Amino acid sequence: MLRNFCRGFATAKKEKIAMIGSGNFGTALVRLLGRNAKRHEVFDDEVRMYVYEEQVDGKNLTEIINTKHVNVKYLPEGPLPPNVVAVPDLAKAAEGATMIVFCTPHQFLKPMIKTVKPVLGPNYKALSAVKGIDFDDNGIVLISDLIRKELGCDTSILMGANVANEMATDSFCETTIGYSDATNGELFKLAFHDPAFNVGLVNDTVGVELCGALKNIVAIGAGFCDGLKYGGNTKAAIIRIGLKEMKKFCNTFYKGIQDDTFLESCGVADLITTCYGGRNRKCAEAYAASGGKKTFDDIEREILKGQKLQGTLTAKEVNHVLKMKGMEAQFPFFTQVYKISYENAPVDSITTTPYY
Ligand SMILES: NC(=O)c1ccc[n+]([C@@H]2O[C@H](COP(=O)([O-])OP(=O)(O)OC[C@H]3O[C@@H](n4cnc5c(N)ncnc54)[C@H](O)[C@@H]3O)[C@@H](O)[C@H]2O)c1
Ligand SMILES: O=P(O)(O)OC[C@H](O)CO
Repeated sequence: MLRNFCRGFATAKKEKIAMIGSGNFGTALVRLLGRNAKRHEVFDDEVRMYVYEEQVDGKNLTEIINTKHVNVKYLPEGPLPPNVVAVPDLAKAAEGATMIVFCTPHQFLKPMIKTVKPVLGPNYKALSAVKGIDFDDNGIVLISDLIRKELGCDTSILMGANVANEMATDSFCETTIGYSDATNGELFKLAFHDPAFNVGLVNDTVGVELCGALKNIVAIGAGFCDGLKYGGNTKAAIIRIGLKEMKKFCNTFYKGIQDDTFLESCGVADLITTCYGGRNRKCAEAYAASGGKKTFDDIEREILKGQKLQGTLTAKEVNHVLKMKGMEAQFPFFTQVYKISYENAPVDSITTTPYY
């Protein structure tokens, strides 16, 4: 299938890929994009990566990336192919791109979409690897809807059990691309698929995206359990309760999400890896272990060193929507994670709250 697909594209104009984001995961993904841009005729060799410029040891991070071919700040273990070019100017990074990939912490995304719009190439399509949600006066707004609305293009979603630090050493993992347009889904699969990164395709963009966003709230709950030194049975219970609420949230607010999506890498597999090896878990563990003495902001700064925590913010955004709809009581787990994170509720209420 992929071979025929490449043949079909061989005579067409080459697809030009840009990565908007250069944090921990953005860098892990651009390694694959760089490799595949070289591997497949259909892609232009050069992959530009937008870097939010900063100084590292007195030098611009872009300069270090472009000379040493490694993002020393956000993914030091993962060398980058030299055809990945770091660009500090967002419009220049996106100029002429026909495949635009967004992978930034979700709180920074909105203004970036506006900036790239006027410079994109012909027939562009987007993919979002951003985990989070937004909201307006009517309720939830998907991150991909922000992109679709602003860019007016088809937008695929990539979410999966993909802890970036593990990807940096090419340990095998899987991911899920949710697509609406099958041709674009295949094209993005070709751009990311690698022996160490098996891409599954699912015709369910909303299910894939919400799984990726909501699992970060569950990871915070799992981290609280670890900080309180609870055992595996307790964490498994929290993961199960969290998964049920993820599914209920999806089916309450959206129609047509497939049950099978929860069994893909973006569903149960991402939930497992994030609740054992992720940053959200780690920060929530530290919060619980500090006995409420440290704030999440302090912990994010101390532990993540510039990387960004998404789960607490997502818990707040989900809570905003639930409050607006008068539905907090129907989602007691999400509500409790929010109350512990933002309203000083005792951390052990993560297990004493009646969830049934
Ligand atoms: N890290 C992972 O293992 C992982 C895995 C899967 C998905 N994700 C998701 O990928 C998305 C991106 O996460 P990440 O890990 O690549 O990033 P990260 O958490 O490492 O974030 C840091 C990035 O944000 C940039 N930044 C800081 N302040 C900024 C500002 N004011 N404006 C714009 N950019 C700014 C930094 O320069 C850096 O590139 C998130 O939604 C995350 O949930 C992460
Ligand atoms: O490190 P986290 O908690 O942001 O989670 C990492 C990824 O989302 C796992 O796929």
